[in-house]
Amino acid sequence: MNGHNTPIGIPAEIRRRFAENYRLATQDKDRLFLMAGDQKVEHLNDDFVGGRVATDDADPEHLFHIASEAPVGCFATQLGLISRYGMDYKDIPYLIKLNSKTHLVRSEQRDPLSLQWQTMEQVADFVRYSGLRVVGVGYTIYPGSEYEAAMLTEASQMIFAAHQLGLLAVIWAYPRGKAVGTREQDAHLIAGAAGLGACLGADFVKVNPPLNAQGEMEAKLLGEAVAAAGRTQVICAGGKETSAEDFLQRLHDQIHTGGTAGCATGRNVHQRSQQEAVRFCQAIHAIVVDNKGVDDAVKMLGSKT
Ligand SMILES: O=P(O)(O)OC[C@H]1O[C@](O)(COP(=O)(O)O)[C@@H](O)[C@@H]1O
Repeated sequence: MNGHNTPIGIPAEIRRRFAENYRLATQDKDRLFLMAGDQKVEHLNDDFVGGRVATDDADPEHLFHIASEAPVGCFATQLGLISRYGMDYKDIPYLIKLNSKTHLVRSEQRDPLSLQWQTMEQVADFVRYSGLRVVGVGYTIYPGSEYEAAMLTEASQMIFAAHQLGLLAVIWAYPRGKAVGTREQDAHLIAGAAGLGACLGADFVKVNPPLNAQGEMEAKLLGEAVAAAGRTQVICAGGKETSAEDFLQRLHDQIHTGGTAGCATGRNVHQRSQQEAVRFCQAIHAIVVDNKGVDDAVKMLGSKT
């Protein structure tokens, strides 16, 4: 952990708590493996049943079961879900996702607006009374939405308050809305969103991986976003399920070619059965935290996954 990871302006005794939460979340390697479990709101039940989705995923407890057995740096989901399962999964490092919206209203119909659910005072009370290992909070902004001002204001207030509580702040930065149109995965726009995350004071900013002119993911296109984010570290969303090998290769390239500092993966983890999901997380951990190569990570998958 370098000296630039703890923001200035935090009381001394809180700096120690922040540093501890940062070390816990980044597993002492300055790399964040975030397991994203907020899709029960963002995609309702579309991500949890049907197709090749493991039947385990129908029950929200599957998310907690995975996070309790897998080497994730933190598990991000809504406070309400944590309040219903946390008593049985006390060892998971949690990141409370403070705003969410469903995908029922398409961004072609209305620009996205996702507002904060709990206040930071309520988060502070929850941390105090639950005794759970809450390491941070998260918030999604949609730069380009006609409602961006409301989300940017909420996000900046959340981040300031989080740091004053010794909590990490992760921003999901997804350019979206009529002003963005089909440019959601444009590398330059994603770099702008990453830089916006830095201006908000986020510790990590999560972006969708940029696509090249042929619509393919190209890790080196992440370079502009990583530079634009400066001391705020960039991580990529996992996207729809792909083969384990393809996912791990893409992740390795994002880190070693693109310069990202980890990953934030949801469907590619929780749509697998418990055993496969834990093994897959061990392979992700090998790449993100242990800096292993793709071949070593793939070997950890054992039989087909
Ligand atoms: O708004 P979108 O693009 O549908 O995706 C939002 C979802 O994608 C994520 O950012 C990452 O999840 P995946 O790894 O499953 O893509 C989730 O945290 C979030 O719920």
